[in-house]
Amino acid sequence: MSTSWSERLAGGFRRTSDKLGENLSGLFGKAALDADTLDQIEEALIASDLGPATAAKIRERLEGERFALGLSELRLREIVAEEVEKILAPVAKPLEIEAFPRPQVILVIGVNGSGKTTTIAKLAHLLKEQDYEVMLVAGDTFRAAAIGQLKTWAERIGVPIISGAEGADAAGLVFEGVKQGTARGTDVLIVDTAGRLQNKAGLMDELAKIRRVLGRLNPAAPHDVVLVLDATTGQNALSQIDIFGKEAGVTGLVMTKLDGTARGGVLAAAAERFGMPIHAIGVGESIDDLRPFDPRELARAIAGVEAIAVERRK
Ligand SMILES: Nc1nc2c(ncn2[C@@H]2O[C@H](COP(=O)(O)OP(=O)(O)OP(=O)(O)O)[C@@H](O)[C@H]2O)c(=O)[nH]1
Repeated sequence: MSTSWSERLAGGFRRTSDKLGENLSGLFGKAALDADTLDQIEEALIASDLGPATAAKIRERLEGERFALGLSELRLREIVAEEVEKILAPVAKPLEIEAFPRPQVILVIGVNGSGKTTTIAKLAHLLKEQDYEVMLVAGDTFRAAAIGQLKTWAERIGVPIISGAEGADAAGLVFEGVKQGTARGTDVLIVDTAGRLQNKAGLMDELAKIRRVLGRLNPAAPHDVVLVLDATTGQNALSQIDIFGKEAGVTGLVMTKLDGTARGGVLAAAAERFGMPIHAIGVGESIDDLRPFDPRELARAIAGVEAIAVERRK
């Protein structure tokens, strides 16, 4: 990956890494890393959304290393990056298109405003660029605006879409999607679903119905259930994994809006607490802004290693 992308990523995570710096300020360069200072560092890491287990591991590392000349900011950030990378590496898992018979059915779930529609568009675009035949299903039929938005994206990207009127039966649209997809040789069917959190039971019923219909056509479908999370909501994103993870049978995550938020550390907390695969991250509003989940790059961006190094070169 090009340097410019690394720099862009560092820029996107600037607020996250700045917050880490703020939380840690005053703790660098101390001659002795006594228990008090270590406590403060650990607290600062937790306040930066990194998650308690990651913070404890970093503390352990610091205890184990000798800092005769005091701990420099860069060194501390490097250690943070190394430990965050260890937490992120096991959950990095790209979405793989491998289902036979086709189409592979990807259900996309997430609360309103999480970036679900945009993520579907970005994913469809990415897969199309890889020469997959993609079709969308506008299964969020509770809001006419959601249907219209997805149709606009489909047109822009140049992929077919199955949609109905507001209030149409989502499971029926999914059925139609699989039928048409099978006939046309579609590789991937991406299904938007309703995102109303205030009515969890209704949402679960809807998903269960979609599953039943899919199961009749292909027992392996849905092949993926992707939960889209808005990183800017921090701890709230974590509780959504908690709520939806098991009940909705989530198989992987996409974290959006990681550009310009100070809550980027939440990626590490999610990985640490749930160990659920993370497929990709959203780093902007345009169609190209879905990036694969690269643990090393992300860990360095979260810790602000690149940002500090660039500053030093100035
Ligand atoms: N900065 C930034 N904005 C994003 C990203 N992903 C989505 N957005 C924006 O977030 C807003 C909500 O995104 P949608 O895709 O409409 O979200 P949704 O979850 O489908 O929400 P509803 O349309 O309300 O159901 C839009 O303004 C998007 O442009 C991202 O990665 N970064």
